[in-house]
Formats: sequence, C-alpha cells, structure tokens
Amino acid sequence: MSNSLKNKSDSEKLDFRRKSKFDKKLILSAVKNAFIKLNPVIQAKSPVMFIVEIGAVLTTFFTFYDFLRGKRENLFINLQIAIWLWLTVIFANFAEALAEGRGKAQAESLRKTKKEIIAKKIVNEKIEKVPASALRKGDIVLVEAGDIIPGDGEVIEGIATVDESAITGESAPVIRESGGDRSSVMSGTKVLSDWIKVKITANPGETFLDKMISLVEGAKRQKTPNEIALNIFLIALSIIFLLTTATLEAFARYSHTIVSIPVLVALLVCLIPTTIGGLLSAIGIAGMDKLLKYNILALSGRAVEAAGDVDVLLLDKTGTITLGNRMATAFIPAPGVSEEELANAAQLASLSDETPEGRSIVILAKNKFNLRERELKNLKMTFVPFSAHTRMSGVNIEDREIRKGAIDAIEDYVRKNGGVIPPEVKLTVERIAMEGGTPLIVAENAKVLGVIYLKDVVKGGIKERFAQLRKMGIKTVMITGDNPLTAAAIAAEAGVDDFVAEATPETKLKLIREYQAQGHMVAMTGDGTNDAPALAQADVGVAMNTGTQAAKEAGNMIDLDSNPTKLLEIIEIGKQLLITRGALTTFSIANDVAKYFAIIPALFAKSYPELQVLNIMKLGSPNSAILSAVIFNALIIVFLIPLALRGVSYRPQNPNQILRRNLLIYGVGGLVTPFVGIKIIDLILTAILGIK
Ligand SMILES: Nc1ncnc2c1ncn2[C@@H]1O[C@H](COP(=O)(O)OP(=O)(O)OP(=O)(O)O)[C@@H](O)[C@H]1O
Ligand SMILES: [K+]
Ligand SMILES: [Mg+2]
Repeated sequence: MSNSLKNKSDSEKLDFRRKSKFDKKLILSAVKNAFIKLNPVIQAKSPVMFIVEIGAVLTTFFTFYDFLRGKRENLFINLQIAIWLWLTVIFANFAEALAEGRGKAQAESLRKTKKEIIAKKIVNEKIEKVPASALRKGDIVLVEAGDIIPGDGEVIEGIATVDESAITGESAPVIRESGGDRSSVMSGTKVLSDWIKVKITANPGETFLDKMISLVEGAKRQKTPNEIALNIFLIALSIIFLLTTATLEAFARYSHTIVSIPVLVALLVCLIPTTIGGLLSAIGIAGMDKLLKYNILALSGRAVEAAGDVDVLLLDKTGTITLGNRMATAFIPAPGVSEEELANAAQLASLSDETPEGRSIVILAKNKFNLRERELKNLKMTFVPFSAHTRMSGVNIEDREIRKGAIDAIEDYVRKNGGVIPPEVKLTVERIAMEGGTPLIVAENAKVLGVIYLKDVVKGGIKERFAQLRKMGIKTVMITGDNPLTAAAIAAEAGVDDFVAEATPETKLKLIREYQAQGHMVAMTGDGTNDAPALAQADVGVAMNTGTQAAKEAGNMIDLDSNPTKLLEIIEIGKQLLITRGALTTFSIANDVAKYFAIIPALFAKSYPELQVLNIMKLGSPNSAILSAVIFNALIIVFLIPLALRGVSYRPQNPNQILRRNLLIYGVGGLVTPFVGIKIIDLILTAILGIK
C-alpha cells in the first residue's frame, strides 16, 4: 500500500481543486459579489477604495443636484465621471471576489461531505446508533469498513485503511492506527477495510472539516501585519493627495479656472494609489488559494508571508523524512543469550505498546518463534508506556523489569542497575544505525539481552528537492529523537545540511528559539505530539496531515499530502506574494505620479498658456483629459487582475537582482503606461464620441 507520499505529478493530483480558473459560474458570482461589496461597512475595510466610493457618492449627488437646478452644461461629463468612479470601486471589488471565488466553490463541495452521518457510539460496551451531531469530546465510537468517520478523533484501538480523498483529494488510502504518530482521523473520511475505535476529540462544528470550510471560504481571513502596514502607508498617501487637491482648488479659484466638485474628486481619485489599494486583498487571498492548489491549508495569511522569508527549515525524521512505518525486522541477541530469549523479552515489553514499533515487535516474535501472547491474567504486569522523554518502554513483572529503547536511554538505565552494555551489542547497534535503521536495545534489570532492528524507508524524491532548497539559500536541519549514527545515515540519504540527534521536544523548541534569536526565519515540519511545541514556535509550522491532532493544532499550515519537501512551494508562493505586492505598489505609485503630469497641464492650459509646454500629451480638452484619466485609472485595475491573482513570475534569484528587475519593469512601466493609455482613451473620446 502506498503511503500518502507518492511521485504522482502535482498537476495530475491537483485537478481536483483546480477546475478551470475563470469558469463562467465563478465570474458571474464574482460580478454579483462585486456589487454586494459596495455596502459601505464592507467597503471600509479597504480604505483607499472607500475614499473612491465616497467620491462616487459625492459626484453622483452633485450631478443630480445640477440637473435639478437646471445647470446643464457639465451634466454629461459629470455623469461620465460618476459612472467611472463607481466602476473603479466595482472593478476592485470584482478582483477580490474573483480571488475568493475558488475557495467558496471548494467550501461548497466540502459541505456536501458533511451530510448527516450515523455514528456507532460505544456505551457500556454496547453499540448505540446516534447522529454525528450528538457526539461530544471524549465519546468513543466504532468505525468499520464502509463507514464514514463521524468526527475528528484519535484511534485508540485497531488499525484500518482510510480513504481521506474527500478532504485531501488524494485517492490512495492511508493507514490509521492507534499509538504512534498516525493516530488522528478526520470527520468525513471513510474507513475502507478493518475497524478502529476512535475517541472523539472535537465537538460538532469544531472539526477539521468545519475549520477547513471556513478557511477556504475566507470567512476568517484577517489582514496580516504587512498588509496593515501597507494600508497605513496608502492612507497616508491618500491624505497627502487630498490636501494637494484642496490646494489645487484654492489655486484654481485664484486663477479663475472653474474646477467643479466632480472634477476635483476625479483628480483626487487619479492621484491616490487606487491600483494597489484595489488589488491588495486579492493578492493576499490568491496566495492562500495557490497554497490550497498544492494541497496546503494555510491557517493564517501571516504564515504565508513569513514563508517568503524563511531561511532555515527543521524537519523531524520519522514520519516526515521517512515513511514513518518503522518495522521490526530482526532480533540480534547479546553474547550468551539465545535469539528466542531475546524475542520473548522483546514481546513481553511490547504487549501493551500501542506504537507501530511495538506492534511490529509482537508480530515478528509471533512469526519467528510462534510466541503466543501469554496467559496475562496469571502474571502481575505493570506496563511502562513509551514516551518521547524517556525514549524507552517496557514492563514490570513482579521483580523482573524489562525495558527496550534508544541506546543512550538503555545505557543510563542499565548503568543505574549496575550493568554495562557489552561491546558486541554496541557493535550491532552501530552496524544497524549506519545502515539507517533504528536499533532498540532490550534489557532486563542489569542485563542487556540484545538488539531489535527497526527499519524505515526515506520518502522518495526527497534528496533532489532538498538540493533545490539549498539553491534558494535555505538550510535544512533534521532533528530527531533517534541516535546520532542512525540520524547521520538518514541525513546523508535524505541530503539534509545538518542534523541533531537524541533530541527531546525541549531540544527542538530550544533550537528554533536559538535560530530565531540569530535573526533567522524558521520553518518546522513535523508530525508528532512531541513536535507540537516546536511547530507552534516556528514562524512557519507545517504539520503533516498524517500526524497527530496536537501537531495539527500547533502548526499554522497543514500539508494534506504529508510531503515535507512541499516547503519548496510554500516558500516560493510566499516570496511571490511579497514580490507581487511590492511590484504592484511600485507600479501604482509611479502611475499616479505620471497621471498627475498628464492632467494638470491640460486643466490649466487655458489660464496659463505657458503650461502648454508641459502639455506634451496634447489631449483634446480639459474635460476629455480628466475623463480619460479616470477611465484609465479604472481600467488599469481590470488589466492587472490576472497578474494580481497569478503573481509576478518568480525565479530563484538573489533578492537584490529581483528588486532591481522589478523596479525597472514596474517603476518605469508605471510611469509610461498612463501616458500611452490616457492618450489612446482621449483619442477615442474626442474622435469617436466627440467629447470636448
Ligand atoms: N515503542 C518504543 N519503545 C521504546 N523505544 C522507542 C519506541 N519507539 C521509539 N523508541 C525510541 O525512541 C527514540 C525517539 O523516538 P521518537 O519517535 O519519539 O523520536 P522523534 O523525536 O519523534 O524523532 P523522529 O520522529 O525524527 O525519529 C527512537 O529513535 C527509538 O530509539
Ligand atoms: K489612482
Ligand atoms: Mg516523530
């Protein structure tokens, strides 16, 4: 059975989410939403466009006022200005609505999975059929082949293959089992074979599916700190231009040029940064949406931005770099111990060990020596469960203490009981570790019995992808609870830059803090409960979807495919988001400056013939100059929607090169386009429509 990581091309798999980008239904609903967003309460969230909306209201009001007063001479031109101001706001709203559209459509299809599910709740060891909506945290349910899992939870007993395609879009089934880091199951997914008992961990309405719906729908999207800062800058610019326009009015009065309110509003709107103001939120939403296309759920926009600046990536080993299905493959006894004796002790120490490792040991012992689970009732056994802190597990039977665990942990344990690890066993440990396997040492009180060989497989295609990350200037560090030799072997096989072995959850957290203190932006990927503190501390915490509930709650992104090398895409999308925002801000401001020089000479040419020198554009008339500028200002938003949604093309390049290139394209481009655009519109207006 293939694990969730496969080499299938991304495009093939993602068809599920992609659909056609601009299909008719999406556009129609975006048009509808563009009008709904005119509601001032909603519009106020985008301050620059809110100013335009107020301007549109004022212009409309004055146009009608003039009409009622019988002042007809400027009626047509004012009406035109009013219409184009409204269109400016509607175009910007349309951009945002279009960016939100795909998420909304996907939320719709996710909702369909939420139809009423019947749960088999276990009450007093009997099954009671109840609706999923009646389940609460702590309830225990049985889910059998063919059943839909009624709520989020942890598998507490059993093992099953689960079809998670309703949520992940991935058709290959995944294994869910109790104990290890693959124990969490999601509401709305389907058990294909076998059965599991699940302890519910989320109340109805708070499940992963519910969260995912509100996330893709954008219902909970909040502005990121960067967006807020840019908005403040745009508001400040707008205020400066508001004052400029006001002085212009005084100046015009003085020079006996009559500038009406609609014209002043038009001037103001042309000057304030409407292009970026109108596209800003669409850019942010598009970034999160792009991640979704790669099957990554970004729980916050802030994380997407942070991803653009990540330069250190920490990864947990088992389940992240490797498939995480560590299986016992051999018992290698210590001198003077028989293999059966070792297998016997290993099995006893694993009888209640619900980790995949523990279960695989019981199975190997059974297969090799036909060791049956003994008459447990006659023995007084106390089990010592595995923990990431002790890195050991085992059993106490009267005064026998059997332990199995990592080399350093068992070494400490044996020493405390007055024993040592025989040199032969140390050699075996080294040999297994150098092959990339995980050696588990088995000991009884002071005596070392031997070694269990646990094998795990590195996920496919990882090395090439880490090489790409290196090219982008990102350092990869594997951080594992395993011993240094195994860690070194897997690190070499996976091609990470560095590794830290014998790590506890605290070590992981500390390492991230250290990197952050040195000014690095740190991403962490992991799947285990012991990774949760680190995932929460990292600037970008990517939890594997196969991982535990705790890991998924701690991270700010979830990779539905559980592929750690996706960080590559995450970082690219983050960088692209930052670059696109920067490029369009540059373009917008350059544009506004250019527009200023295009309009002013035309407006004042009558009163100040000297200004004719500046009137290089030779626009038809002051009226058509103003109207052309307003129309250009509105249309440029529409033209830039595809770029805002798609993002500026990104190649791994040094940041200075990128900055220089973008300043050139978007700065110079921003200065030139208005001259060309306004001239063309002016020609059309004067020649074809006869506006004077
Ligand atoms: N069931 C178990 N019983 C005893 N010891 C175990 C068991 N499972 C793992 N160990 C030992 O504990 C070590 C740490 O395991 P754990 O899975 O917690 O590591 P981790 O920090 O998550 O790192 P990684 O997942 O990268 O291996 C393992 O390398 C192994 O030596
Ligand atoms: K503008
Ligand atoms: Mg782990």
